[in-house]
Amino acid sequence: MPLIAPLDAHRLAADAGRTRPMPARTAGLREPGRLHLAAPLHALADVPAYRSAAMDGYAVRGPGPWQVRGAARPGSPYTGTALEPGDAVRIATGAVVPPGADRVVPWERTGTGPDGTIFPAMEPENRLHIREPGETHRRGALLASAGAELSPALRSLAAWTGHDQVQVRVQPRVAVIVTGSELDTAGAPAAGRVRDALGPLLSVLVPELGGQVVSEDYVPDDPGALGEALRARAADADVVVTTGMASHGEADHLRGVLADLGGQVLVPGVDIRPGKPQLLAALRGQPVLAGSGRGPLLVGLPGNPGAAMAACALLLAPVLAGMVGSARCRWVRLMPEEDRAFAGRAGRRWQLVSAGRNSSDEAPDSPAGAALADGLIGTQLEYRGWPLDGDELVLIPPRDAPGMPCLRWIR
Ligand SMILES: Nc1nc2c(c(=O)[nH]1)N[C@H]1C(S)=C(S)[C@@H](COP(=O)(O)OP(=O)(O)OC[C@H]3O[C@@H](n4cnc5c(N)ncnc54)[C@H](O)[C@@H]3O)O[C@H]1N2
Ligand code: MOO
Repeated sequence: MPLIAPLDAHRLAADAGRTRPMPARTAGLREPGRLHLAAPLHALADVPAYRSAAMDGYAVRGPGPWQVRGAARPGSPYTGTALEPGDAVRIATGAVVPPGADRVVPWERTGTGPDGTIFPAMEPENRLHIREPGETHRRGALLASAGAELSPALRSLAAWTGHDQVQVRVQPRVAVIVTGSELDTAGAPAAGRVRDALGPLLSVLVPELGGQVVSEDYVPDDPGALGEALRARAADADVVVTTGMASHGEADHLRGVLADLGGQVLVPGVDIRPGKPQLLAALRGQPVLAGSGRGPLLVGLPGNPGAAMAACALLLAPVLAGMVGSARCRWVRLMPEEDRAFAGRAGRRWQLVSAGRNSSDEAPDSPAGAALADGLIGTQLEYRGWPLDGDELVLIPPRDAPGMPCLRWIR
């Protein structure tokens, strides 16, 4: 089995996803889930939409003193005639600035005479404390590019600038097939049995990566059962994720079944520990939703949960990101201090390790953890050799790849 370098595998997976773009649909701003823009998003309206006060105080004309002519509050503007020199209107932050006013004076910079006259109590400021229309966001301005995640902040910005709905990509439909005759799906495993760790992982990770789980099947270690499940689910999914049977043992039927179905292997295995037997293939068949005329993709996760997590990061995540047009899923350099700490763990092959954030004050019990504990990235890091919690995944290059930095996964 030829092994592909981890970053090449990631690139091949992202390319496979990008060539199967999901169609667009309309989404409301409150719709939960990890959604991605199908088109660039522009401001529909100026923010603010009108000349508005930036401070509580008085809208005035001229240098003062001023006579108060009325009041203006957000939603109830001053209705009198335009201010003349010496006029003031009591105004609240966000209210429409009355016509004729040349600035807003914060109340704490004014004094009030016995007859109610307002006068400046300090030197005038340079600032007018007036927000001009479109000063914060100009109508038509680009807010986010296609592929951007519809994050909480972007939803807020979209609403602020006048949107009720936006165009997003349909979330790729993901069919999960968990294989293994030894698996139990509840309780502590009996002798000779193994508790399924991957159904729960995928049910939460897939939506977090921008996909939607449309089915979850449990099949025994039997090529017929696997073939049947694959054929059935491939007809109704954009991505099929299998777990287990990915290696080359007697009970590992995935590759054989794939060949029988005419699947085209894109990534046969990855040079990484854990996760070597992970696999990416293109299935034949009718595209379901992906709007490219291509069939669904198959991501084969190894059965070992640590190896499965590695394959989620290196294959599944970039596939889903590519399908929704997101450029976010990638590997980025660590801080130099962090890089040194992790590089100290380099071995003969690429490794993926987990650096979960540890909220307790307990001292970490590994050298790398100790090196990182000293507030280097703000929180104490806990280092484990096996990437199971996956809060932070760090890719460590082999010792004989000088100059290649350690990389952190951004999902
Ligand atoms: N002769 C070789 N044997 C193995 C190789 C190899 O190169 N040559 N590679 C090893 C590596 S690396 C891995 S990783 C595993 C991957 O194996 P499979 O994907 O074929 O997975 P299984 O054999 O089905 O299971 C492996 C292991 O994981 C347990 N498992 C399976 N599914 C689950 C699940 N859903 N939840 C929890 N645990 C699961 C299963 O019981 C086995 O213990 O192959 C090595 N072998
Ligand atoms: O490397 Mo496996 O991928 O031994 O868990």
